Amino acid sequence: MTPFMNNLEVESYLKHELLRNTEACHESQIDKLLSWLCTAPKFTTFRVNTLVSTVDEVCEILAHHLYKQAAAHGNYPEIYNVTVHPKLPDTIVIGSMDKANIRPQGKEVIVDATCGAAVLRGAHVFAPGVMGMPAGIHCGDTVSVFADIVGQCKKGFQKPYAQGSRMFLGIGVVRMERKQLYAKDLKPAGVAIEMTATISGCPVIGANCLPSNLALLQNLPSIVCGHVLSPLQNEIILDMCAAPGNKTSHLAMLMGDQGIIIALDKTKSKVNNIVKRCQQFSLHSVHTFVCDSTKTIQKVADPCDPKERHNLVLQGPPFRPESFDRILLDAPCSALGQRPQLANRITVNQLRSYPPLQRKLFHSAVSLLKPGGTLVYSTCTVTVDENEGLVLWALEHFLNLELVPAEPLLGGPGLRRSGLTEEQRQCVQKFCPPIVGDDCDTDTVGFFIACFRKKMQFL
Ligand SMILES: C[S@@+](CC[C@H](N)C(=O)[O-])C[C@H]1O[C@@H](n2cnc3c(N)ncnc32)[C@H](O)[C@@H]1O
Repeated sequence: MTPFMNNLEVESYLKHELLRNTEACHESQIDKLLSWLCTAPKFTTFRVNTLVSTVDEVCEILAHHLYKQAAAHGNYPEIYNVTVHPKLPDTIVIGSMDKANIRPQGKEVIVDATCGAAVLRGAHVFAPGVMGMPAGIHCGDTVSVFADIVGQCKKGFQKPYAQGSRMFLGIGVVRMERKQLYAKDLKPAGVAIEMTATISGCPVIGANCLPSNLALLQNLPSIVCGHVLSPLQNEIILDMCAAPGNKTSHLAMLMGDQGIIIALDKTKSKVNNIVKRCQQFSLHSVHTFVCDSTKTIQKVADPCDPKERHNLVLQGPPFRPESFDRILLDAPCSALGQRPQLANRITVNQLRSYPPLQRKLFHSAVSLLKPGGTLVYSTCTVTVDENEGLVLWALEHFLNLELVPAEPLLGGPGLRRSGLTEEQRQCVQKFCPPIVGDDCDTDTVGFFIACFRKKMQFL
């Protein structure tokens, strides 16, 4: 099985792209990549709000919660390994259990592929994701949950779904019945099936596992990204594509909530999510604006007193060139690194649309960065054009930029023969096969991080 089982055009695009760029990359490695993308990472990571708690305290709360939950589900004594990451002092890692032997029980419920992927990462089933549920299921019943991996299941479907079209995910207890899910004019929300065990063995993380201001469920490479940017107290930071604000909130915590973070996103409803994320953690240093970040530069800018920089950026976009000490460009991307990919419907045209947008955003970033400043570019995808290709292009076009090691380096190097020199490959970090392993740094989502410094003086 591959995530592109219904999308051979994209699969062959990816194969062609990786093979063209890396003669050393054999087809078998690409198959390995595709099957890696189909499975869920074996580790769950939380980033702790270090402004209000310590990682040890949160570790203890999580471990206690998971122990109690396992006992309530009759899985006693089941103990998850909850530890602090050895190199990321604000990160908690929870290993999975071996649950490969779980078998279907009770009637079958079908959820859509997006919901199915979330379930394999440890989520409960939320009402909008439930596609098919047979009649006669009642609250409290134990059911088997399957994902629709062909995208053909109609909302409200009642019959058993064809074998080859579904994938078994795990077992759960029904909390919403058909009448609550499918009644006319109803937009149901909330948990429809409380998962008790999934084949991925990830801990099931419900809303009640922690007080919401203590920590955030976040993929490990996304946490690394904040540490690579490494913002300092009282600096002026720009987060160009910030919604829903997960990395923004990390940056604010790293700065002790002292300084200015300008968080932009082009969609208003998404900017509202950044605001909610900052309220969740009571952050005051973040200032949000709805804005197309390709159009953020003030055309005619009079010279200004550097002391005025604070007041000027707070007025919002457009900004004067060289306004920011550090910039995060967590770019919109094809998101192929999001594991597990159960059914991917991206088209080749969509894949091709990302690099031009990423370059436009990068142009703005370079202009807005002050000399000596740091720019971190990241994506949650695995294509060469959006990652190593972007770095190559940037180094060719911006002679005032230098590539610096994206430390702390937890991922592997950039792809061989992608055009990057050996030294440049070692500066970036890529979370993706062929570097795979059984630890939390390698068995994670696909991701890419590059770090640039703007030269102080460019002659
Ligand atoms: C990868 S997501 C960002 C995730 C975010 N950094 C986080 O960690 O929570 C990319 C975001 O870029 C936004 N976006 C896309 N094009 C944009 C543009 N031209 N200007 C600003 N934001 C844009 C999307 O709305 C999306 O929210």
